Amino acid sequence: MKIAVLGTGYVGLSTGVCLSEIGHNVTCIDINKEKIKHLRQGILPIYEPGLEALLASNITAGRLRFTTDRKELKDKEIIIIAVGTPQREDGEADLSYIEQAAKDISGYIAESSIIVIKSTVPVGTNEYIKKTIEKECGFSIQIISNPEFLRQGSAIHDTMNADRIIIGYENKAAAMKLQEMYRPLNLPILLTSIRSAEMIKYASNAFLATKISFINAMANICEAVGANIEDVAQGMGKDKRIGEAFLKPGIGYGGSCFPKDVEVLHHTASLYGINSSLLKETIEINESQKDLLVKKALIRFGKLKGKKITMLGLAFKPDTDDMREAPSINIARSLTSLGAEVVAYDPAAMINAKGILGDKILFANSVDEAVWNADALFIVTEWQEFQQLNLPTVLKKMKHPIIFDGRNCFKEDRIKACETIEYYSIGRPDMIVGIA
Ligand SMILES: NC(=O)c1ccc[n+]([C@@H]2O[C@H](COP(=O)([O-])OP(=O)(O)OC[C@H]3O[C@@H](n4cnc5c(N)ncnc54)[C@H](O)[C@@H]3O)[C@@H](O)[C@H]2O)c1
Ligand SMILES: O=c1ccn([C@@H]2O[C@H](COP(=O)(O)OP(=O)(O)O[C@H]3O[C@H](CO)[C@@H](O)[C@H](O)[C@H]3O)[C@@H](O)[C@H]2O)c(=O)[nH]1
Repeated sequence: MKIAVLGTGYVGLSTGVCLSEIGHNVTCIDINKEKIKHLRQGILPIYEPGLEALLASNITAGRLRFTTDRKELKDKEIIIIAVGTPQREDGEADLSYIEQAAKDISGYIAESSIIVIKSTVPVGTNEYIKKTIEKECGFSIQIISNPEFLRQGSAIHDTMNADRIIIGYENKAAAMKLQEMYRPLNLPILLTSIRSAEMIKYASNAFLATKISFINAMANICEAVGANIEDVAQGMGKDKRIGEAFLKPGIGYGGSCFPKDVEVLHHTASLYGINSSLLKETIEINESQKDLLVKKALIRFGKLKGKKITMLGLAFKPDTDDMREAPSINIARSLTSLGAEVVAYDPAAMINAKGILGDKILFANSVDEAVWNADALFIVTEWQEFQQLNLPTVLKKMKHPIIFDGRNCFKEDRIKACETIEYYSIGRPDMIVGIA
């Protein structure tokens, strides 16, 4: 099939590459000339494991092309819109990019083209975008809501092995065409109304975010009563009705999706006069989790002025370079406002982090360089590299062997194996080894 994908961000690019991998003829279009220039050369604008190899092989096979030229839309059977829908200051979704994309394509689409909205958009937006395009192009079009559920860091795997594909439609023939596009993936497909499809995306993200805030709330109780949240989460997760996924306690969820989507859903509910205090609580718990490590350090040190604090991890999660809504930003800002000197290291997010925190903190080129002479080490993102650290070696390089672990990277036996360590984590008893 001849497919165009508008937007070559985390979603558009992963989608375009995967659709070409399953045999479709895909043209990816973006307004960012620099991005398109690099993509044509096989250079990725983002860090996403596995994407570069697939990008190269599909460009070589002639199934994947990149352009800024909208004239390329003319012969496309399916046009997928995957541009950003960030959050506005007032809590609403910023639809300006998708509105612009709708206007951009209007002059080039054929009556037979099916417009597929993959961007996450508030309920009713597909209908609004359909009207916007129809007003511009002067004929009626078919629109499909096809929300995306991939996670950054595992985008290829998630696209190729999605738990489900949601197709929100009003025209059966258009829905069947999209089913045909996805057929090679052999995945479960759920057909719904357009509004239900839009709502499925927000409800899914809100549920997962609430699950995280729930386990974080339990972690805080565990700390108070002397229980261990890791055991509690494992015990809960074994119940199939609860499930083991998304029960990892920590310093809060970040990224470009959960924070914005829960806020937008909360806002939508309030527009309709619906009580959504559950979502408000999810957001508030998440905000307070981001302060936990600094609070623990303040209890331990009294004050942080003049202390050298190392932060390992900056990205909002491992295996991505994305800093959007990363808890590391709040932590770094709190530490520096309290007078601490912060040195950070991240395997992939340093360039993006420098753009946000460059004037506040220092950046090291390796773990060794970052931890040297530190008064304390904060673990902020659970990169594999950090989970596999040789703790005794790291601790020897520090001024004081003190770790505040925001992602519970180390099990009890690894802490006990250290000669001297003070180890503070989330929802687990503090551990002090070898210090009188
Ligand atoms: N990032 C994720 O993991 C993820 C997962 C599921 C859903 N989503 C949703 O998917 C959408 C895209 O997210 P993202 O993270 O990929 O965004 P992104 O910011 O990484 O990329 C958006 C891209 O769209 C391009 N763009 C903007 N206007 C355009 C236009 N008129 N024509 C062509 N290109 C245009 C931008 O230049 C940019 O390259 C959002 O609605 C998001 O909520 C994101
Ligand atoms: O048990 C957990 C799981 C995740 N997180 C945090 O939650 C955030 C989001 O993680 P994850 O869901 O793995 O990454 P995203 O790439 O943001 O993916 C989410 O957001 C996407 C955009 O909507 C959806 O497509 C995905 O289905 C949804 O998982 C990160 O900060 C994680 O550290 C936890 O704290 N505990």
